[in-house]
Amino acid sequence: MTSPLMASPENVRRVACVGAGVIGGGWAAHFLARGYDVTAWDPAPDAGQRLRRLVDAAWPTLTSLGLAEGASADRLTVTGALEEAVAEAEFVQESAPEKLDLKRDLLARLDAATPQGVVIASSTSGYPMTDMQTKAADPSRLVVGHPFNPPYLIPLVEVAGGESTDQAAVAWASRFYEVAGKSVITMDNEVPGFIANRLQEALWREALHMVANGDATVRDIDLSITEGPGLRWAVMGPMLTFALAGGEGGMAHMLDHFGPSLKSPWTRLEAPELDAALYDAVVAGCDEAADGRSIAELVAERDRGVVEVLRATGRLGRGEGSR
Ligand SMILES: NC(=O)C1=CN([C@@H]2O[C@H](COP(=O)(O)OP(=O)(O)OC[C@H]3O[C@@H](n4cnc5c(N)ncnc54)[C@H](O)[C@@H]3O)[C@@H](O)[C@H]2O)C=CC1
Ligand SMILES: C[N+](C)(C)CC(=O)CC(=O)[O-]
Repeated sequence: MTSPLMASPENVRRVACVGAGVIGGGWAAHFLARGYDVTAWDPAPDAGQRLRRLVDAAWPTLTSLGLAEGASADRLTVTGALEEAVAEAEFVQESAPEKLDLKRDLLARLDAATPQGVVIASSTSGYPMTDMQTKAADPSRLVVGHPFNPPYLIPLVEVAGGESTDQAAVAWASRFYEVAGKSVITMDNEVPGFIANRLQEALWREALHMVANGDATVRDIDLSITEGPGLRWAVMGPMLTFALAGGEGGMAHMLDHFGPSLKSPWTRLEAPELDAALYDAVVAGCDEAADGRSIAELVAERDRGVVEVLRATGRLGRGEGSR
């Protein structure tokens, strides 16, 4: 870092949200609910009203989930100038439109206006920070903090630095998001789209291909997920879910059994070679994720979770069954 990091992640009191649309507004609601003071700036003339509407609409949900001590929607200040929004900020979350030139200019402007030693994060859905930090005088404090919509409900944030980012800023941001109640993946490799969007995008592109090709309707696509794998994914990730497809043999048996399907034309994406290194990494990763739980325990856990998801979404007890 060009300057030492200012506040410790645990001591941050004031956050600036720059860009206050769907995501910036969602971030503002999240930070307010977690008890922070929030200053926001957005160039749109109606942005202040939109932002307050979004926060007011989210507040009953956030209240039902439990607010941090002292949390209040009244601790939101909408400023008339970007410089004012960040002047006293101890963390800045940028959520402006996904346009590379705009992000480059805005991050440079934020860097110039934000007190030294304060970390600035971008909500970008996919630009590597290396591509966005090119115009900033101090790129060392710029990180990606990629949220999921709505940021006040979906826990995940993916954190990654660029080539000119100081690793201390990446670590600081990861810790700050954790303190602020998020679930964090800190990435070592700066891959475009990060992790979750690459996975979503693979599914999304295949879905578009299937619709374009007449293989499936839009309804088929949605149903295939909400009535199928999506239920399990709310409980367990795709790796551990497939480990259970291997029965008592877990992921190793699943790979032995279905590994050859990687050569089948099941997707337009090219499959990687299932060589020994990939095989071992996937099996070992599943063992680690199981964390001592047996396959039988994992199956029971998955089943309980899926029942809860079905119950929560009003989808239990359908059908007639045998009479
Ligand atoms: N919508 C989504 O599901 C997700 C979006 N993101 C990312 O969040 C960022 C914002 O996206 P959304 O909130 O969806 O867009 P949005 O269109 O809802 O909001 C963008 C806001 O930025 C404001 N703005 C325009 N020019 C600006 C500037 N120069 N400086 C500051 N603010 C400016 C606009 O007035 C608008 O209120 C993007 O980088 C996007 O990729 C990340 C995760 C999910
Ligand atoms: C559609 N999107 C690429 C903007 C989605 C995201 O970036 C994350 C999300 O909320 O799914």
